[in-house]
Amino acid sequence: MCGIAGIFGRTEVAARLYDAMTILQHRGQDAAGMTTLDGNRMRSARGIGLVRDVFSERSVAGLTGEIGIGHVRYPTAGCDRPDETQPMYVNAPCGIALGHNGNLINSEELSAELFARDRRHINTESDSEVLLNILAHEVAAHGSARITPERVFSAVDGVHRRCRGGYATVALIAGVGLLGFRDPHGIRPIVLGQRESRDGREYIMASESVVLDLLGFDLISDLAPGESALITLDGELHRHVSDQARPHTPCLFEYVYFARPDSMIDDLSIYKARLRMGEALAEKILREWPDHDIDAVIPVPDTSRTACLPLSQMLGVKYREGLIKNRYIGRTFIMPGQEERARSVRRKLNTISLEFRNKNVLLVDDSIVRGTTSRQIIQMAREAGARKVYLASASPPVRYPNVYGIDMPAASELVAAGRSESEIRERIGADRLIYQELPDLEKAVRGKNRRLAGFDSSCFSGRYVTGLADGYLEELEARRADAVRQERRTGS
Ligand SMILES: O=P(O)(O)OC[C@H]1O[C@H](OP(=O)(O)OP(=O)(O)O)[C@H](O)[C@@H]1O
Ligand SMILES: NC(=O)CC[C@H](N)C(=O)O
Ligand SMILES: [Mg+2]
Repeated sequence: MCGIAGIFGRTEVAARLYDAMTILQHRGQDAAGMTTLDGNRMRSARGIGLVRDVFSERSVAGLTGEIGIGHVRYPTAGCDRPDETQPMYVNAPCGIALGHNGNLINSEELSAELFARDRRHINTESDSEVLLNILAHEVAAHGSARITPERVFSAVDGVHRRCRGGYATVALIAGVGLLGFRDPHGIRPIVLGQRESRDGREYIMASESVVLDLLGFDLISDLAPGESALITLDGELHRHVSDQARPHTPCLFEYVYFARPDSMIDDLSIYKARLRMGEALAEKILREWPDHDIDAVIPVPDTSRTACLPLSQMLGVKYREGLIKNRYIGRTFIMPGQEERARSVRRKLNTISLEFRNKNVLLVDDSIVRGTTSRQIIQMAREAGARKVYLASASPPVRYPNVYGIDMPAASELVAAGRSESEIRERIGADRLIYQELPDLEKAVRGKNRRLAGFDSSCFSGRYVTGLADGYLEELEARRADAVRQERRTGS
């Protein structure tokens, strides 16, 4: 997952974009970048690492201009090389810089098409470079005179016609303004906000609403599926919904794991969704295991904490902080290689043994993906003296790859793929394993919302809202499985 933000300001924006990127750091830890527009000049700084490592005070000061975009990256295509960091830039038909969250599922075909038909050269394996070039080609193709908002919107409609997958993007167009757009299914999130300043109205677009809260902007709305918003250089906001828009199905995994609990996505509070996930899971435990012998309920920090508290209350069992997290180690799931992920869990989490000694504990996590975390914490719980170690997951078994911007490309790496719950339990070493049911999860996330058509829950259900070309998943696995990437890195 990546994080994106764009600000149309009335004063310099680089420092605020830096803050926005830091607020979105949980969405991508591999690389960060910013591009600003100062008159007709685009200024850019990008690099590998966390926001605080990539930028210095000096480099931020060099990003002059009152309009800009920023990106934090967690790759789902290509690799972690500096030339694949974002925002990316093209100079024809005018300067365009773009930051992308998501993943295209037809980027190979598009790349070939761009070369053969549109005479555009793609230099990396990044699908975001493909997306940017399709946008640039469509802007060029829709008239030759001045680039009006109508022309930009026709170009984005062209993007929706050609690109398939999940995408939320922010872009700077030289001489035009700040553009944001969302894929036709609304899979990836993006919100639009505004604030009144002494010098006039300012606008922001960002992956999550928490950025608006912290930078002092008011939420206008999420972008709808297939919607674009353009703030032209004269400060006017223009909005347009493409005729390519489809029923709205946002990514369910955002609510389970990715987004911060203090964000709202598509009018749904992530925090409340997670509280309800905990309640639903407690109901299932009470239904299927009324005579349970759990002595303590322990969250796996950080993300599962919100769901864990109501779960313990409903079970009537003590909530205990038995696992302590080192706050200086990032999220392990979004680390690039399996070796690093496995090493990090142990460095990141430690037990408070008195919470485990001679007790039957229920560990609660938001999700079990590769099983890296669960295997290790169950072992740690045993070493700390637990009598029985049970595990509950606030989401169902992750059995299928994600192809819309979350880097789980290979079914073979998912601990639940092709396995029954008892086989998974055995594999991770738990005494009992309880998973949330998918309909319960969807109900918990949706709350009272009747507007959403549903969710992209493909990693749980294997149903992909865009449809997939035959052989796509096999080809993706062959290209992006951990072992394949590791081989490429070491050149062996
Ligand atoms: O089965 P796995 O492959 O281990 O993946 C699932 C785990 O990864 C995530 O935690 P992460 O450490 O990334 O972040 P968190 O601190 O926000 O929970 C998630 O919350 C689970 O704990
Ligand atoms: N996680 C994401 O949103 C990734 C964006 C893009 N596909 C990249 O690999 O850079
Ligand atoms: Mg976790």
